[in-house]
Order: sequence, then C-alpha cells, then structure tokens
Amino acid sequence: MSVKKHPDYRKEVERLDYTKDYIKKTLDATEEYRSLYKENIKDAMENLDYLDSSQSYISVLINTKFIEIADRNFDNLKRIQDKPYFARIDFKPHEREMADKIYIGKTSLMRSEEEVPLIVDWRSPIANIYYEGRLGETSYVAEGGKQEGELLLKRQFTIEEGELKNIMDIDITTTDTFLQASLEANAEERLKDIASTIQAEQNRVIRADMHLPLIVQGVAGSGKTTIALHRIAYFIYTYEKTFDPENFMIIAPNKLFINYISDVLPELGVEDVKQTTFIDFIEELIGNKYKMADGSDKLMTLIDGKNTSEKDQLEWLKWAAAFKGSMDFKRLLDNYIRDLEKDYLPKDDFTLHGHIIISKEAIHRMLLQEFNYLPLYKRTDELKKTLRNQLKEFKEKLLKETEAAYDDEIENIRCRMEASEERRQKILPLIEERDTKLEAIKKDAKTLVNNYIKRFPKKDLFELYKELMIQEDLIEKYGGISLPSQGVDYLCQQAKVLLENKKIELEDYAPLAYIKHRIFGFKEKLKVNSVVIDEAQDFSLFQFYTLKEILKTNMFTLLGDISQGIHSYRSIQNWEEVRDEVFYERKSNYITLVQSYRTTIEVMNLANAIILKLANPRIVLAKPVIRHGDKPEMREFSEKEVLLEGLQEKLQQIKDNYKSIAIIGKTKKECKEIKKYLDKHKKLHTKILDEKEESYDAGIILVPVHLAKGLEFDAVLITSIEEIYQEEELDIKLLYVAMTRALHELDLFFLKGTMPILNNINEEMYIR
Ligand SMILES: Nc1ncnc2c1ncn2[C@@H]1O[C@H](COP(=O)(O)OP(=O)(O)OP(=O)(O)O)[C@@H](O)[C@H]1O
Repeated sequence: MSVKKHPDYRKEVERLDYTKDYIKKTLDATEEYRSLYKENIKDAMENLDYLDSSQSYISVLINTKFIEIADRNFDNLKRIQDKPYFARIDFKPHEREMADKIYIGKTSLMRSEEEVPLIVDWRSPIANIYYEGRLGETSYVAEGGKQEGELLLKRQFTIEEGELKNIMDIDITTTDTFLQASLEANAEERLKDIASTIQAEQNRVIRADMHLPLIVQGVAGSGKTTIALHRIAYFIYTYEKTFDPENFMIIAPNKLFINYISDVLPELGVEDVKQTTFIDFIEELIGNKYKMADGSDKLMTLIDGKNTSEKDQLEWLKWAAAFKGSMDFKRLLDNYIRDLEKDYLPKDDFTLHGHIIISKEAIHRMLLQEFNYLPLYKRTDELKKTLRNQLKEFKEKLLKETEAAYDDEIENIRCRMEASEERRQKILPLIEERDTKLEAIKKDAKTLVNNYIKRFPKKDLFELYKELMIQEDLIEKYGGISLPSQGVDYLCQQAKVLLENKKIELEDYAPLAYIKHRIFGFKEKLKVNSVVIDEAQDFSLFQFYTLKEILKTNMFTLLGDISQGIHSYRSIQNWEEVRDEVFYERKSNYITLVQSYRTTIEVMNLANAIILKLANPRIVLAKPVIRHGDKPEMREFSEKEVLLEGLQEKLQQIKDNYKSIAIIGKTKKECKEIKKYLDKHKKLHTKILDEKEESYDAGIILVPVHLAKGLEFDAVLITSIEEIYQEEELDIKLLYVAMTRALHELDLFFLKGTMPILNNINEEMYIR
C-alpha cells in the first residue's frame, strides 16, 4: 500500500513538518544563544582585571556551562534532524480520558509550552512500552511509580532525509517488517544503532538492573555487541546524575573490534566511554608495557600442532593455560602472598635508645590486621604515620624523663654539698652528659622512622611473579598436592623460557594485575565502576575475578556465546562457574538470547548442523529471524589451482553486489597463500586482516577465523586449501564462527579431504 493511502498520512506529514521546523528553530536559537554566551564570556574575561574578579569568574563559568549544554543538545538535534523519530505509541493512562501521542526518537525534544515532549527519548521509561507492550492493557515504571493504562496504537515510521516514506501500524499479528528491512541492508564497515528495531528480549538485556552482574548467553548474531552498546547509552541517560560516561568501560577482544564498534556510541549520543582490550587495560593499570611472547595466543599452536607427534606437550600446554586462568591459581597466589606478608614482617621492635616504643608483635598486628584492607606495601605508609606519632610522644616523654633524672641528680649534689670547686667538678660532667644524651635522642629520633621503614623488603612486581613461577617447589607448595607433576614441570619450564627473557603471555596478565593489586596497589583512583565485556566466553574465571577485585564493583555485563568459545582451552567452560565462583556474593542475572538477526535461515540451518556435532546438551541452537537467502554452495575441488580459479571467478561475480566480502581461512598462513594467488592474477584488490590492523575498509578481505569472530560481512567464502577441519571441538567451533559471519551469502571452497567435518551433514541444506 502506498503510504499516502494511510488514513493518517496527512496528519503524520503535518506532525513531521512541524517537528522538523521546531528542531530547526531550536537549532537556530541555540546558535544565537551560543554566540550570546560567548559574548558574555568575552566580556567577563575582559573585565577580569578591574571588576570584582570573582563575579567575572562566575560569569565565565556559568556561560561555559550553558555552552556545554547547548552544544550537547545541538549535536543531538543535528543528528536527528533528518529522522526526528521512528515510532509513535498512543498510551491512555487509566485515570485519563485522552491518550497521549508519544513520538519516540533517538533524543528527546521538549516543547516549552506543553507537558508531553515533542519527541521522547527511546531510553525513557515510557518508551519501554514500545519495545515490550502489545496493544491493550500495559504499564511502565517511572520515578513516580507504576503507571497502568492501555496501549491503543503502536506505529513505526520510515523517514528518509526528512520525508515520510512509510507508516506501519503494528498489531498482534504483524511481523516486524521494519526489522526485516533493517536486516536486509548491506553491511557497512561498522555496526549500526538499532534503537528503532530493538526486540523485546534484547530490550530486557538493555534495561536489566545495572547494579547486579548480568550474564548474557546469546547465540551468534543475536545482537550482543549491539545491545551492549545500547545498554551503556541507556544507563548514561537513566543515571545521568550518578554516572559519567568515564565510569563505563567496554572490553573488547582487539583493536580491530574496537574500531568496528566505535561509531555506534557517538551515534547514540554517548561520548567518552572507555573502550579497550584486557591487555591494554592491565598494562595501563600496571604502568608497564610487557613484551608478549610469540604465539602467546596458543590457538595457532593448537590448530597447527594437532597433527604433530607432540600430543603430550599440547595437552600440558592446554593444562597450563587453563590452570593460570583458574580460581585454583588465584588460591595459589593467595598462599604465596600470605608468605610474602610473613617475610615482610619486621624482626625488630621499634626502639629509641634501647627503649621499646612499639613491640614487633604489635607492629605485626597492625600490618596483618589493622591495615589489612590495604595492599601490602601501602601498609607501611600507614605504619609510618603511626610510628611518627608514637615516636613524637615517646621522644618528648623520654627527653623530659632523661632531663629530669639528670636534674634530680644535680639538685641532689647541690643540696648535699657546699658551693665549691669540688661540687662544680661533680656537676659539670653531669650537665654535659645530660646535654649530649638529649641531643643524641633528638638526633636518633630524626631518622628513626625512615631507617625502620627502609628495612622492609621491597621487590619489583615482575621479580615477585617470576620468583614464584620458575620454582617447581613453590608452585607445589602453594598449589597443593593435587597438581600433576608433569603440569608443574611444564608450567615452570615455560616460565623460565619466557619470564627470564622478560617476556610474558596472555595468561600472565591477570596474575600480574592481581599481585599488583594485593601487594603494591595502584597509583590513581580508578574511575571505572561499570564494565561491559564482549566476547566474554574467551575470558577465564581468574580474569573476571581480578577485574572485579581491582575495580571493586559488581556492575558487570558479560556477553558471550559458549558455542563460539574457540579459546576454551584457557577460558570458561560454562556460565554457571562464573556465577558461582566470581559473583558468589551477589545474585547475578542471567539472560539467554536465542533469536539470531544476522544471517539467513539457510545459512543458520547449516551452521546449526555443524555446532550440533559438539553433542553438548548445553548448546542452545540459534533461531534465525524469518529471512531467506540462497542455500550455501559447497564446492569441492581436487586441485588447488582450479579451486583458486573458481574462487576468483566467484569473487568477480559477486563483488558488485556486496559492500563487504570476506574470504575466511583457518589460519593466517592459509589466507596469505590464497592472497598470493589472487595477487598473481591481479584481477581483484584484496587485503589481509591481521591482529595489528586497527580498521578495515569495505571490499574483499582475507581473514583467519579467530580474527573474524565478532565481525560480519555481506558474503563469506570459507576457503580451505591445506588446513583440515576435523570433526572435533575446536574445528567445529571455528567453522561455526566462520559460517555465522555471513549476512546474506555463504559459500565453501575446499580441497578434497580438507572438510571431513561435513560428513553426515544433510545434503538438502546446501547446493553442490
Ligand atoms: N533488533 C535488531 N534490529 C536490527 N538489527 C539487529 C537487531 N539485533 C541485531 N541486529 C543486527 O544483527 C547483526 C548481529 O548483531 P551483533 O553483531 O551485535 O550480534 P552478536 O550477538 O554480537 O554476534 P556474534 O556473537 O555472532 O558476534 C548486526 O548486523 C546487528 O545490526
């Protein structure tokens, strides 16, 4: 139906025109005010010398604040100028006769003369009805309490460049054509905001209580990354008075990923949220950049090494990585730290001239109990203060007593003897002795505290860690008897090779940060108190725990997908262990997302058939949104040259249809090999994405699976010329991740024998 035939078309066009006009006027007025405020600041600055300067200062401050607010509103309004809102709901509170017409957009716009805003922000309490409510009885919760009423209309608009293109009224039976249209669009190089099409299950994640840890298990393409960003925008809006954007931090797997998501927050009107990787954040905290060992991420070793004879070594490599990420390892460190504390305790009393001011036992008590809330080395700062105070008191007392003792004796002599040369000879040395003693006490007191404190052993963080890790007996002592001796050998041998060469691996970051936190403390007060972790399935329990301890917060949102846990040798196995072992003090919320929005039914069916091979009853299969595409093509070749030729032809065919195409290989080596061939023929421009890359442009790229995780592409061509995908856990997950990157098209190009994993896959799912 043409939009013009909609019964409310005229009214909606009028409303849109009115809103656009109002926005324009507001923008113009803001510009005018802005120059007025600037003028005021200028005046105040000029008058700063000879007027009452505090008045001018206040004037500068006030006007600067106004400009800030005006600027913020200005930017938000500019952003929505061409698309002021995307939906309307008509809500009639029970106690009222008339329904309010509420237009929902990305930012709110108040009209001074009326109570209902011209546009209501999508994050406001009433907008919840749009995402959750069905026509009929509904309610929402706002500051004043629960408001019940009736939802009479739910309407979506397509507005392009300020023109009303479509009106869609939603009733219970309508499928979300809006969502369909949004999903059919081609992938830009970046993620987009989805405020207009957020689905109810996603809305619940976005609005879930921020004060409790939230764990989201979401299938591939369920919108985890997207809603993580919307959740931050929601909280910054809802708790504007309590939280600043700097209180939030997003941890993403790599810089490439950060770049990929970086435009969404500003689009949602949020700036200044810290976006970092775990490694970068820890290095920033510790204040030191470490050299990473080659192959620090063991995934490649595991992929490559599968066919080597050193199976045993690989098992211990996995064991060591898992152990370093476990809570057992945290307990090992706690035991080690307990001994470090003991060694730290002074062996001597705190004395002045043979007098005990504070006994060593009392000092031990202070260090181990009273100041126990502080990192070990910081406890000496507190101790120092106590020593100083006590010394001051004691010194005065000692001086007085010493002086009095001598003076008594002198007085005694004076009483006993007549004034004579003999008496003088007796008194003079006493006076001298007294003065020397008093001086000596004063002198000693000056350096006493510093000298005492200096004796505390202080070591470097890296040294402390290394000393532990390279000694089998220490690992066994602190780790308990249950550790396998071959595992301990492997761990320590590996530490000797790395740490003695001042290198570390990924698994060392959490322990280093933990020791730093317990022994040294951090220089600056950390602003971050709410953490969002994407691809959280790749984290270990100990990584989560360390972050929680260091940041002293429970405000965590963890989003991930266990099916995509390709790093599971070093990371969590399931979410229950996170809830039980990391967030044990507080109840955590757990939400599962099963709807997948990224890919077509055909692609998802095939990917699901692959992940089912894991035979893990915990795995929840993704349900694709109703969107069809072509069946994936499976192209098996007997010769590499022919395969690569076929791949090249395919790329030629589709390159103009899509903005982004990815050739996904199992390893970087495989990608390089394919690129070499494509370059030789010079028909296509391609680029390899590796971990150093910070961004990628649309076009054809070659990327190893582990780096493609989290990203998406219009078309995906999984290519295998040498590497073999076996029917085993790691390969199943790798192939699943690769397949679920596709938005519209998925094809497989593989050399005969490289895909035993496809055995028993129902042939109806693909075209040969
Ligand atoms: N409600 C929605 N409306 C429109 N598009 C959506 C919606 N939810 C998700 N999408 C789209 O689905 C795709 C997948 O989203 P996203 O990358 O956030 O998922 P994910 O769960 O992080 O995926 P993965 O775990 O596979 O990396 C994106 O293109 C996103 O824009």
